[in-house]
Amino acid sequence: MSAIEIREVSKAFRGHQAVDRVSFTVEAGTVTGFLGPNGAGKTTTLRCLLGLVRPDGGEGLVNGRSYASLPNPLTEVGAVLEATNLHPGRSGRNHLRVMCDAAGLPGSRADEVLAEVGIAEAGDKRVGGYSMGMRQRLSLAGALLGDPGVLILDEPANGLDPEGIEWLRRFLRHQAHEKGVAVLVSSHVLAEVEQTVDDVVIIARGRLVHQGTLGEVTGDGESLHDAFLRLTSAGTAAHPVGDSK
Ligand SMILES: Nc1ncnc2c1ncn2[C@@H]1O[C@H](COP(=O)(O)OP(=O)(O)OP(=O)(O)O)[C@@H](O)[C@H]1O
Repeated sequence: MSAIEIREVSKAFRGHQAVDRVSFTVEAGTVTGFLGPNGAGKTTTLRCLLGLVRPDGGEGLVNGRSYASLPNPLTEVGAVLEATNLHPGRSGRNHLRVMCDAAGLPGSRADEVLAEVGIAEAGDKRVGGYSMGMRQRLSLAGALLGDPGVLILDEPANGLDPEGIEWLRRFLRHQAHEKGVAVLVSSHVLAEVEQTVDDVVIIARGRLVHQGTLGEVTGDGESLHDAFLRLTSAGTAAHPVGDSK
């Protein structure tokens, strides 16, 4: 069983087919880059997987179950979809403790995950004073609270400086390769993705255009950037709903 399985997921918004029968899998112990041009349907796919949007067809499964049917979701899947709604007046530690309380996790997890994402010293500081990169790390810390075996991250490199990006790369690879976590990460920073991921899933205009190992995409010495442009450039028109071509 795959850690994540997207099965024929479709979603239209007001006649626009945002996601069109997309299927792919993510295995434990790998980092999978989820790539596509702006508006390709990445976030919508992830939202369908996490039960935040109801797909018109198909389903997304985590450890073989729909997100809604997971008995204790935080311990199975950690997700950061966008800069989380962080209360500016609360400290980073309190933000995480509130999450611990809601999920029935010990409050001590807050300090553990703050250390894990490298902002332990900022735990007492109000989130309103956090930089963008620190907010990203705090959101990531929230996803780690339940020590999940699946991590789903939408553009986690946003707002990180070069040092932060380097840290994120090592962090994601450690999660997958040392802890056996299945990591699905969307990104536009292809040069960085190329140094981070084991597998890639590429979608364009709501449709899957490639799933495979990084080596398969960049096999002939092509950069991921060039392969991405080649794979995503065929046609530019959006597909109306019901178009089955
Ligand atoms: N709630 C919504 N209502 C209407 N249209 C939506 C909604 N969410 C997404 N869309 C549309 O669905 C399409 C796919 O959007 P989505 O955010 O999934 O793409 P994306 O690949 O994540 O893009 P980006 O890389 O720019 O974040 C876009 O055309 C977007 O405008």
